[in-house]
Order: sequence, then structure tokens, then C-alpha cells
Amino acid sequence: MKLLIKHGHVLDPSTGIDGIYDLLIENGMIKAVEKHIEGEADEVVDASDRYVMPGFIDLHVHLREPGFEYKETIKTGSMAAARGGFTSICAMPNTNPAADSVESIEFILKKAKKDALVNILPVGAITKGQSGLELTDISGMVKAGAIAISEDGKSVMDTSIYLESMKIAGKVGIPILAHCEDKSLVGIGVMNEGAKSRELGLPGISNAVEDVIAARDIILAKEAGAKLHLCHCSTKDSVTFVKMAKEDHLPVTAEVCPHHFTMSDDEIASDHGNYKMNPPLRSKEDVQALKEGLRDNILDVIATDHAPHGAEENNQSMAAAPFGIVGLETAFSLTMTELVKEGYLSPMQMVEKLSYNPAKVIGIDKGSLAVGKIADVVIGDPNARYKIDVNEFVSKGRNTPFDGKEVYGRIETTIVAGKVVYNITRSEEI
Ligand SMILES: NC(=O)N[C@@H](CC(=O)O)C(=O)O
Ligand SMILES: [Zn+2]
Ligand SMILES: [Zn+2]
Repeated sequence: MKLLIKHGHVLDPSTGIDGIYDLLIENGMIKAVEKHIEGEADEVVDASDRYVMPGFIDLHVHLREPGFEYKETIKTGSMAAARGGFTSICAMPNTNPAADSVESIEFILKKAKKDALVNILPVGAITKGQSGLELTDISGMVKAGAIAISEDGKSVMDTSIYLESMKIAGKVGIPILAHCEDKSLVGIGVMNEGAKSRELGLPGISNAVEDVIAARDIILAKEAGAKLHLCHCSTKDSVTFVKMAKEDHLPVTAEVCPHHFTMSDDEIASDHGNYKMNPPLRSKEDVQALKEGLRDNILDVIATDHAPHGAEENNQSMAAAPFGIVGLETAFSLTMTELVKEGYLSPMQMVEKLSYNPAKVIGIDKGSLAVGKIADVVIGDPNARYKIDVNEFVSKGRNTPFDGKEVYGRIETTIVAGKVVYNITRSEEI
């Protein structure tokens, strides 16, 4: 099976290729990347005026299975990933039951093999039932296929238990994906604390809720000798802490979610669940710091924190709705619109943050279009201009504040191991 992608703008951080090339896929692998590839192929894709990139890798996705299949399943989440250009996604453990055992990791991988269009990489919980009390079998879960540990949805508040888990992660060689939120400080907050929360009369979440734990986790990782990856950074000071950690040559990396660099709290149009996520939409000053942190490569990764919820539970006031918004199907366009078109990121930097760097964080041999690599490839039109329409989503979730937003950038074809799993003109078939 030969698939030839012609005349695309190939962007590959691993080889430094940034120009118009042909790319040949044969038997699921990258066979050649050259200026002109002649010869027969089973399928030829004209990628003129399109970006050809290594498949995106999302370090932060909530697939909701098992336990909350009405919100999303491994199957529907993987379809949303394919539509968004993601060929590998990390499944966060806050399901029901939580992914906190060898059996639960095996369940995800088995289900993924049967149902998923893209690679599913399970993340194991740090404590049993995410109750914060007793450590899980971290090395057992890693042997079963977990690529990282995380308590996402909350922080492990007991510092000594957390330090212990970090020491094990350090030994086993996997990163900790850290959700930073001080439980004792957050109280009943539902949105960023500031003028807007006062205007809406809603309880606020201060920056300190994130900052104290981000600082703590860097200190603990240093002591434990562990690789630490900060999830969904939303504050100016967490960017400063990551910068300090990097200056100290610590193995600390960090991600930002598209919603956090796209919208600030003053743009919240109404008291609705679509604007509620954890961490919350922050101030303009924080948003600016996140964009500059990405530009300056202090922040390494763009991850979605795709957090689907049912319509009934989401379409309520912020006090009543659950935290979280969907992100897989809007990540590329928001990144193009807010960062690339605005001059914060070069196209190559965008690919680093959506593919190359996330592969590095979890230590997988992906995020590259080098000859001989497995052909996980995405083709996108950087100039397509349209309005985001939630009715086109293949995710079960519709909870996003970006419905109707005018954006640039659309994914057209997503290829996993040489197989087309999404194509814009054939999307009905999937
Ligand atoms: N981000 C969110 O607002 N919600 C996430 C949990 C999390 O990422 O902390 C969820 O599972 O719904
Ligand atoms: Zn989280
Ligand atoms: Zn999350």
C-alpha cells in the first residue's frame, strides 16, 4: 500500500524540513521525503497550500470510559481526535472506576484496540480511587502500558504521599502530569477571581490556587529526581516558575490549553457552563504571559484538556455545571488563529508544541516524519477561514465557548500508521 502526498508544506521539527516536499508512505511507514517523488502510488493526495505535519499528540484528554459513556467513549473521543488532527492521545485517569490498577490500564488498551481510530495512551492514577490516601501500583501500571501518572481532576494534597509517587516515577522513568490546584484554597470558586466574578456575583478562584501547587510540585520533583509536566498552566506566575525550573536545568515541562491563550475572563458573555473549566479563564495579563511563554519556548506543549460533558449538565449556570470544555476539534484552528497568525509562533514551533515536544515528554518514538518512522501524519489547510460549528463535532460533547467563532485553519486528512482515519471530504464514512 503506497500513499503519496504531493507538493505539501512539510513541517518536521525532527529533521528541520520546512518547505515544499513530496512525502511517500509505504506499508504504514514514512518511505521518503523528497522534493519530487515520481512513480506509482495506490493513492495520491494533492497537498498544495497545505501543511503536512507529524500527527498531533495530545497529552491531556478525558475519554470518560468507563463510567461516563454518555459524555464520551474511547470510540467517539478517538473520532474527535482524528477530526482534530491528533494521532495519539493520552487518556486521563478520572473515569469511574479510576484508571488506578493494572486491570484498568489493560481494559483501556483492549477497548482502544477494538474501537479507537487513533493511538490511545493510558495515564495511571497516583492514588487508589484518586482518594489521595494510598498509592497505586505505579510500576505495575507502567508495565501494563501506562505512559505517565497523574491525579488529574485534583492534586494529591498529601505532600509526602506525592513525593513517594514521584520517587517511583523517577525510578520507572515516566513523567508525572500535574494538575495544580490547592484544595483548601479553591473553596467553592467557579471562575477566575476578579472584576468579572464580582460583576456576575460568582465565587472566584485566585491565581494562588494554582501557583502554590505548581511551585510545590517543582520543589518535590527536584527532590525526587522525577520528570514533571505541569498540566493546563493558566497563570503568569506558573510560567515564571517553569522558567526558573528550566534555568535550574530541572526536567520540568509545561502545557497550555487553547482556551487559556484564546479567551480571558472579561470575555465571558454570560453565566453559562460553556465558560466553566478548571483552571478557569484568567485575566488578560495571564493570557499575555501564556502567549509569550509559548513564544519563548518556556511552555513546551499545547494540550487540549478535552473534557466533554452532557448537554443537560453543561447547559446550566456556572455554579451548577461541571468544570471542563471540549477541545480536540478546535485546537488546531485556535492555535493557528491566536498564535501563528498573530506572530507568536512560527508554523514549525506550532508543530513542536502539538507533536514533537509532547512525544518527547512521554518518551515515545513519534512526532517525526523522518524516513523509517511509523506514518502518523496530518494534513491541514492553514488559511481555511470559517466559523466553528458545534453541530459538526463528532465528539459527544458540545460544551465550548467557541461555537460561532471565526477562525483560520482546518484539518483535512489524518493518517495513523499509513491508514487514513479522517478525511474532510469523506467524513460521513467514518
Ligand atoms: N479541566 C476540567 O475542567 N475538567 C476535567 C478535569 C481536569 O482536567 O482537571 C474533567 O475531567 O472534566
Ligand atoms: Zn486538571
Ligand atoms: Zn484534565
